[in-house]
Amino acid sequence: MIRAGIIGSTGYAGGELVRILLGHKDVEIKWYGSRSYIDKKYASVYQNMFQLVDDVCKDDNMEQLAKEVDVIFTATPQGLCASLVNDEILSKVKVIDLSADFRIKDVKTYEEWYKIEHKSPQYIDEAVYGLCEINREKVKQARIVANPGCYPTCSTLSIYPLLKEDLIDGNTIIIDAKSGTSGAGRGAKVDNLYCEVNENIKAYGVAGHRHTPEIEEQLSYAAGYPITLNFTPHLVPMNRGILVTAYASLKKDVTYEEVKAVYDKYYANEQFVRVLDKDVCPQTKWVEGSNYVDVNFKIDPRTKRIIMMGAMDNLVKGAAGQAVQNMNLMFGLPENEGLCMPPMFP
Ligand SMILES: NC(=O)C1=CN([C@@H]2O[C@H](COP(=O)(O)OP(=O)(O)OC[C@H]3O[C@@H](n4cnc5c(N)ncnc54)[C@H](OP(=O)(O)O)[C@@H]3O)[C@@H](O)[C@H]2O)C=CC1
Ligand SMILES: CC(=O)N[C@@H](CCC(=O)OP(=O)(O)O)C(=O)O
Repeated sequence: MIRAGIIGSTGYAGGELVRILLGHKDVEIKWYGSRSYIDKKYASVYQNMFQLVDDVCKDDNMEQLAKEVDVIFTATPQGLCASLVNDEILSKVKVIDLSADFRIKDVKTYEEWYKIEHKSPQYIDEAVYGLCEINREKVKQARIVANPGCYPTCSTLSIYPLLKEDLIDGNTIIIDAKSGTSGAGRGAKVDNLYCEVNENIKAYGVAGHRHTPEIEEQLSYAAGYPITLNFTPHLVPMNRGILVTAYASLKKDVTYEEVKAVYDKYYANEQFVRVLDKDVCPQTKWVEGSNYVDVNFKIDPRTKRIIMMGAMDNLVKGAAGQAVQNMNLMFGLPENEGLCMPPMFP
């Protein structure tokens, strides 16, 4: 059995990790980390775990945790993982960080966008960006995985094949994205109150959201040249789900069949990326509670632009599910272990 510890198990991403790992036949959760609920029963924080989890919450003592487990997940605010890891810990355990601390390779860019000092830049180069479909072989060898952000996962997977095949101009990309409120975490914030979110939709972080440099970096690797793009997220009144609608100029005339063949080249063998049938637009409801990303596209012959679409559950493929997919790869398990739950509907 793989012994797992979760720092930040009481947040939304950590809670989803608990739910998924409880159904994973090769994993035993040994450490339910928290800051506010130390010594309180985990099931009193999340009553959906009543009679399923008997453990009490523990602190974020990563050094102690590293002696007791094989893998540590950090589902904590930006900066915490970087402030806790050290050589001794990394010599004993594998670390999967759900925050952004090790996602961006240029530390100055990280500090500029996150407005915090990076406490362990010496591990940034070593950390593998855990977008499994793209970096699978590197993830298998990794000691530390930077689990991708939710918007970057959906955006990158929706656009990636077209940049790899040089069909679009990367510097014309515009990404419009929408997220359910669980993306903002469980912490109390006025912006996330029922009356602020219900019956409402709003853009936020316009021309300045911290996921912009992460998406640009990943898409630049795919294109082979530096990409600058527009990314606008919106908060929508639903619990889970991310919908991406991205636009870019085509570099040449292409048919539906040619573009479909490009998506199939990259995703036909990927269990968790589903390229939908012609004219079917991805919907968040069709992926909810699952590790799937649904993608599709439409060519607009009038504007010579292509519209790329993606939908996924921000807490599963956008966070906890992808973290478990990474763990499976790091420990030589089948990549889909614990992740085969079909989406819930309605
Ligand atoms: N929500 C989402 O859809 C996604 C989230 N992520 C990332 O996952 C991480 C967690 O996000 P999310 O679950 O939404 O956030 P939440 O606010 O819901 O949870 C934060 C968690 O971190 C814990 N925590 C906060 N400060 C400390 C500290 N100083 N020491 C130890 N634990 C601490 C909290 O503990 P307690 O409550 O007990 O105080 C809680 O368990 C973030 O980095 C986020 O960016 C990534 C992708 C998607
Ligand atoms: C709706 C909402 O507020 N979403 C969060 C992003 C989700 C997240 O947790 O960020 P990471 O993926 O970088 O970890 C936000 O926009 O800040």
